[in-house]
Amino acid sequence: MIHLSHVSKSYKTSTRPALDDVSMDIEKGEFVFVIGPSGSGKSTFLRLLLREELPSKGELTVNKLDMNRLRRSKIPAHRRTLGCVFQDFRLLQNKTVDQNIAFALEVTGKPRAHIKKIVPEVLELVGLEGKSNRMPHELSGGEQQRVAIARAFVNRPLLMLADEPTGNLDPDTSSDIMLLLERINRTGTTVLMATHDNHIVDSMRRRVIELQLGKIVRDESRGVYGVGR
Ligand SMILES: Nc1ncnc2c1ncn2[C@@H]1O[C@H](COP(=O)(O)OP(=O)(O)OP(=O)(O)O)[C@@H](O)[C@H]1O
Repeated sequence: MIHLSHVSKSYKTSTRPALDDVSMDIEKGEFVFVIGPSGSGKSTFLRLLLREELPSKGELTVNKLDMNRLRRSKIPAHRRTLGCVFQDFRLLQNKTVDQNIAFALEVTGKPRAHIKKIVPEVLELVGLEGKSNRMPHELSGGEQQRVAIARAFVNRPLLMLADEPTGNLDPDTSSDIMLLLERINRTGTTVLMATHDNHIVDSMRRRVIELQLGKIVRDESRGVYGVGR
């Protein structure tokens, strides 16, 4: 699903590489936490997968596509195979819950009848049936994140990228969001989540990849947040 071989990424204005000789494989259906202190390279890693940045060195394959060879015209199709969720939800503020989700289907050219059928189904999946006509500002943070997850999932992505999805949520709401991501993972979607949330990582015991100064310092199949911390 994801293959990195000796990948480095250096930004022009930075003295040290943001990612430094990183190699790993992530298989279809895995649930992986990417952890590490601020500046360790987590966001850079996600940006490479989205093809927002190119590696400076090394091989990177995402869903069988070689990111170094991917033509510019093929980037949108590649991104449509990925679902993204962020700390700050990033909903369209002038659209209802329904419209936010429908929009993700419209931009991929899905027929109206399909959209009408799928939107309520995905709202039910995330536990928001009955809130379809609300505006984002009329929802709690946890509910907004559910909408964001529904929107990311509605096109059935092969890979779900979550960048600090619980960063703005209280512990109980965070646990609910994790249950939802687990449920999505059980449908076969690979989930890759960058996080600083030690409680979540410790309670889920999934694969943990730890970065420090752009290098992998730990890759454990049923890891915790901090060894001896
Ligand atoms: N666009 C950029 N231009 C120059 N340097 C950058 C850029 N983006 C990131 N960096 C640098 O690359 C390194 C890794 O940053 P990155 O954002 O990937 O870390 P991170 O682990 O996601 O941090 P955080 O947890 O704070 O989001 C840092 O030293 C950062 O300053």
